[in-house]
Amino acid sequence: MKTFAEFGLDAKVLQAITELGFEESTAIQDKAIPIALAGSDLIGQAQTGTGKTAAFGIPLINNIPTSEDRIVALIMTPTRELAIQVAEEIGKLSRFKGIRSLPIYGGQEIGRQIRALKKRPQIIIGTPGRLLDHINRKTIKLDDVQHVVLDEADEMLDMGFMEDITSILSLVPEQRQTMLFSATMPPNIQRLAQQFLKNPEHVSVIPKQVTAPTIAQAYIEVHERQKFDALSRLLDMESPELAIIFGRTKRRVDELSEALQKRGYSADGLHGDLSQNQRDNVMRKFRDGSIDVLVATDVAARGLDVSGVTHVINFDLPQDPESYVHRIGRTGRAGKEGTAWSFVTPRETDHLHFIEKVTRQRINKKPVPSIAEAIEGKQRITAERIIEIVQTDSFQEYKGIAIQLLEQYDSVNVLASAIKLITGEKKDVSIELTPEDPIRAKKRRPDVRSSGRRFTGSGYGGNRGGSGGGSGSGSAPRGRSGYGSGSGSSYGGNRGGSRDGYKPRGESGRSYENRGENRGGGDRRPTPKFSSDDFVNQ
Ligand SMILES: Nc1ncnc2c1ncn2[C@@H]1O[C@H](COP(=O)(O)OP(=O)(O)OP(=O)(O)O)[C@@H](O)[C@H]1O
Ligand SMILES: [Mg+2]
Repeated sequence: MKTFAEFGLDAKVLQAITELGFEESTAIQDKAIPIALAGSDLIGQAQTGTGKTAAFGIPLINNIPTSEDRIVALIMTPTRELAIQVAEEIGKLSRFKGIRSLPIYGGQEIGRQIRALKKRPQIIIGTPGRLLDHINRKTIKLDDVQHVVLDEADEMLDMGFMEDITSILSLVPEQRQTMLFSATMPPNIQRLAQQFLKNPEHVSVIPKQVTAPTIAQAYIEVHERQKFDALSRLLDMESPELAIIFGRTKRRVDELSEALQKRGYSADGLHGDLSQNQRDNVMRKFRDGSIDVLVATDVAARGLDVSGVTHVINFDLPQDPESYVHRIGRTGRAGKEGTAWSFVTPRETDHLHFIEKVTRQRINKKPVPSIAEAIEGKQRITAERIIEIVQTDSFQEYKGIAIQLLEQYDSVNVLASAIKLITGEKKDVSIELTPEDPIRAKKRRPDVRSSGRRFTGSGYGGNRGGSGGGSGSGSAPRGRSGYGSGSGSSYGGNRGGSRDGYKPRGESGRSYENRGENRGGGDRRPTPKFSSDDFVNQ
């Protein structure tokens, strides 16, 4: 690892990095920054939460002259939340240098964006659909763009953005730098890279394991109907600082967040059917801690970086191992520890093993938390909160009443009653969720298509050489052992292949349905159980 001073960056960029508290570069930054600074094209791959945003953001900001008043850099992201987040990080990094950047995404009032564009940002961060909209209205011109970044490129293609991206890139001058970040390198990404990148350098951090080593993973076997009670107990037992709970469908997310609220948790839901205003509100509340549980579809699986997320819970298993990796990657970021739990119905154990195989990571089974563990967890948190107040000495005005009480009652009884009061009793409302079908295990078919959906050696998988015992015997989910050394990491099946051809509906109806929850499984379900309303939008 290097210090950022060693890259020879502009002093103002360096100052911003210091301000952000980054001391050393991460592995991907180490490799990518010098190449990007030199202006070369690059393809980047690294684990979740390892600072890929800054890996392309720092060189961009460094290389753009302050005097520039045209759009010289374009960053594309698959989701709106990600566009906003990347814009924030770019904003922080360019604070002292004074580079102007602007997020452009669907769902936000276009007039507002047009007004903001008049301030002449040099960097635009956008989702492909809305970008194209502006290009067609001639409110965004790409004639002067010299740098393009495709973040989460594989996800953008999976969402059906191939055509939009191709149209956009064909309007950018050939003489430019293009950087592509992608978790996987399926053939459609390779084609995209071939078409739009010039002699790209492959920059990848080959991990020992696909998932970040700082994420402890466990699963609980539970029947569909018991999931909600298991979730309540798990939340009580673990008392996460911030948690993201993933559900399979929009309906699931709605029901689940409502049910959690009924039980007294501070939770809210995020999915593509909400208005952009609602989506922004939920994210804002989650980021500032006014809610501590975010229930989401896979729309939140990629790229989102919220500090303080200690837990990810897969209330429903994801269809793809890849999605599993990204979902749990919302915790354990930037070297912090995190815990990931997954609920697995008995019929889904094969699917779980498939996820283990692909991620080469043993996921330990844990029992459903008991009521006693749940209560104990809640009490522990109350005790911690009390001790915090004791230590900060911020209780003076309560001392009088405390003395009075202790004159009349036994001290242990008084304190126990106070703890009971603070801990509060969760409202024991009974909750009935609409059941979801179990995920079916994918058969790993060694056919041509599966080879495309491979966690490539340069990113996931590859030559990890099976370090680690893979015994998975530890009972705590802290186990870090690599999972076996197993066979190749190609993973199967039927995902992907047909998606490039998927064409998003035009303009107003631009709702990238079908994404997420059921992706890849579509053709295995002759009679889909979900209506299209259940699927995630962009
Ligand atoms: N050198 C660094 N030192 C400390 N923290 C860093 C450093 N670089 C980035 N970070 C922080 O790490 C967190 C994760 O970064 P980022 O979101 O860029 O990860 P990512 O690799 O893009 O992950 P994902 O694959 O999930 O999109 C951010 O909060 C970021 O500010
Ligand atoms: Mg990212």
